[in-house]
Order: sequence, then C-alpha cells, then structure tokens
Amino acid sequence: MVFDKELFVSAPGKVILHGEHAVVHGKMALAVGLNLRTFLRVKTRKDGKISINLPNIGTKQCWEVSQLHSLLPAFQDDLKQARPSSKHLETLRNFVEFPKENKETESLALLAFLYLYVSICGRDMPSMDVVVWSQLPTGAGLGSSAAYCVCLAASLLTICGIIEDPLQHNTKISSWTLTEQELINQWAFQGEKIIHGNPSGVDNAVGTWGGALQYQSEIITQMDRVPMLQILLTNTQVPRSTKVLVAGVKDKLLKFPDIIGPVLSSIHAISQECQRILKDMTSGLSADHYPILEELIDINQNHLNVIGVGHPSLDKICQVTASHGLHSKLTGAGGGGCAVTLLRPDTDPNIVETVKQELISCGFQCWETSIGALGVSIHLPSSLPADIRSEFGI
Ligand SMILES: Nc1ncnc2c1ncn2[C@@H]1O[C@H](COP(=O)(O)OP(=O)(O)OP(=O)(O)O)[C@@H](O)[C@H]1O
Ligand SMILES: C[C@@](O)(CCO)CC(=O)[O-]
Ligand SMILES: [Mg+2]
Repeated sequence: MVFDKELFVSAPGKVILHGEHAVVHGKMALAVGLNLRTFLRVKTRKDGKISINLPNIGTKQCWEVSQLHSLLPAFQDDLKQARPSSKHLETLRNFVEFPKENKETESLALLAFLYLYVSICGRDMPSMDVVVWSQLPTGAGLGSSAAYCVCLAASLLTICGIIEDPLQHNTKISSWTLTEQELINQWAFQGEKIIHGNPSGVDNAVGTWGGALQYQSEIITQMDRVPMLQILLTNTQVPRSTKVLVAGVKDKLLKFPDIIGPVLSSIHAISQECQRILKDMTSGLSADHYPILEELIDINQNHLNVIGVGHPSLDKICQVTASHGLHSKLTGAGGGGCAVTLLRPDTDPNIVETVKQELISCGFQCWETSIGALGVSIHLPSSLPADIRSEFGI
C-alpha cells in the first residue's frame, strides 16, 4: 500500500529518422530521443479520490477510487496480462460515459490512463492526483502519446511499489534499472495500443531508453556511437491521428500488396543504409557523408507520399528547404504534423535563419535541435526546469 508520496517523472519525445510506417510491418526504423519532454507529477491523497489533470488537452477528471473498484471484475481474468482487449475498452468507455461531442484526443488519453491505472494497481488502487504537462506538441509526429504512456507506466509502477523509486536510496540516480525499464516499456506499449490501435513499439522504446536506437519487430538495439547531427524540426500544425494514418497504410498494403510491399522494403533498405553511414561517420572516415544522407531523405519522403501519408503542408516544407539547398522529410506518422530537415555542420546560420523565417511565415513552427536525449527519468523537485516547476505550481 502507498502512503504519502510525491514523484516527478519525465520522458522524451522522439524523431524518426527513417522507417516510420514500414516499422509497423516488421521493417527497421531508426529513431532518436528529442530534447522536448513530457513531465508527470503524482501525489498521493487521503480522501479516496483520484484526479487527473491534462492541461495540454484541456482535460480534468476526478473519480472515487471505490467507483474504479467496480472495473476490476472486467479486468480480473486478464489482470497483469498486458494487452488491452475489446472487453477492457468497452468497460472503460461505459465507465467514463464520454458525451457525444467528446474529442477523441481526450477519450484516448483518459482510456489509456484508466487502463494502465486499473491493470497496474489492481486491488491496491491508490488515491492520488496526477498532472501531466508536455513541452511536445500533441499529435504532431514527435511521439507525444508514447512519452505520455511512458510517464504513466513509470509513475504507476513506482507508486504501487512494483518497481523501486530510484531516488529512495540515492538522490543522484535519475532512472530505473534495466529490468525495471523493460517493464515500464512493456506497459507503455499497452497504453500506446489504446492510443494508436496498432503501434510498432518504436516510440515507447525511445521514450523509455532515449538515445538513438534501431528498432525492428520489438527488438531494440541501442546505437552507442551516433554523430551529433543538427536538425531543424518544423511543425505544420496540421492536426492528424497516428491511428488513422497507420490504418490507412495497412488498407493500402492489403489492397496492393505487390505495389506497397516493395516500397516498405525499400524504406527498410534506406534505414539500413542510413545506419551504415552513421557508423562510418563516427569511425572517422573522411568521406563527405552528408550528400548520401540527404539523398536518402529525399527518396524516403517520396516513398512516404506513395504510401499515402504525405500532405501539401509537408510538400511546402520540402520545397522551401530545398530552395536553400536543404533536405527534409516528414517524421512520425505524417498526414501533417512535423518534418525533419538535416543541417550540415557547414550550413550557413544565416541560411538556417532565412529558412526558419520563411517557414514561420507559412504558419509553421520551427525548432533547431540536436539528436539524442535521456530516456525516462525521475526528478527531485529542485532539479526540474523552472518552467516545469511553475506548471506544477512548485
Ligand atoms: N501531454 C498530453 N496530455 C494528454 N494526452 C496526451 C498528451 N500527449 C499525447 N496525448 C495523447 O496522445 C494522443 C496523440 O497521439 P498520436 O499518436 O496521434 O500523436 P503523437 O504521438 O504526437 O505523434 P506520433 O505518434 O506520430 O509520433 C492525443 O490525442 C492524446 O490522447
Ligand atoms: C507511424 C509510426 O511508424 C510511427 C509513429 O511515430 C507508427 C508506429 O511505429 O507505431
Ligand atoms: Mg503517437
């Protein structure tokens, strides 16, 4: 049982360099942690209530823990057997009674929370307040859903005592053991299944481990030496749903297996080639690798258009950046959302500034960043960034 406890947990967003969508069909993806994070604060309370506050999507809910106990029979057979079934989802939807005009954004976030809360806590449901606040744009291809699920899984497993609070004995440790991270990742994957329908698991793996990784069929390989690539991220601000886009690619693949299948195989080969180049770059081979990286970006962007996940706003980013000699592709599920542009070490900062201004004048939002970020972390309140502290009112 949990007594007075307060935890602060965070997880990074991600950028997929290559392999989005193909990875859902067993191909390889290369993905990296992003220095924009989701933060969660959980604080136990004593009045038998459980509240969740999600300011990014304007959602607040509060229930009696005793009400949530009524969900247990539907979960009883499958408790601790991680996989959301249609029976679970139906039970949770009936429990929350979403009004007709309810936004999908809100229902998916609450369903994922309730699913993880009931499945992980079982009979020992703690009374608590949960607040989640993110630096990531929601639904823009930067893995906001995975960062949300990783934070929920890590905090619920810790508050229920299933994994240890890393700060309990040593305030310098900022994450869990490898075995505990594996458990966090598995539960976050289940949360992603509620939000995405059929996720590959790459996003939650980056949210858990950060860094740079290669992902294929649930096998995660950390790339231990990756060059410090500088990138420009542009958010078209065109909303889209990963769930809908992933389902669209599946339909196309079923309809035209001999046409779409080879495109996915080619995307796989692009990921392999990119990985080889990144390795060469870290082993100090002097060749100019950037032209190849740029060509791979262009080919993949065309492939992503072929499989139906492009958008005129993404084409616009490619045109604007190409007119200044830079190369871009969509990242994440596409259909709007974000694009990634590769910056060379010798790219003139004035050019980057001009490109940014042009993109901003199209109504887009830009961030210049480098790849790689820490995975799921636990924080002392004093070590949280100032803007996060003020979001949490501390
Ligand atoms: N900070 C947050 N607070 C509440 N819910 C969130 C938050 N971030 C993400 N979500 C949930 O995740 C959903 C967005 O997930 P979606 O997979 O469509 O986009 P994404 O994860 O940002 O992009 P991608 O999967 O392409 O990387 C939202 O509709 C919401 O339900
Ligand atoms: C589109 C996709 O490949 C990446 C979304 O960030 C979906 C997935 O892998 O689950
Ligand atoms: Mg997502």
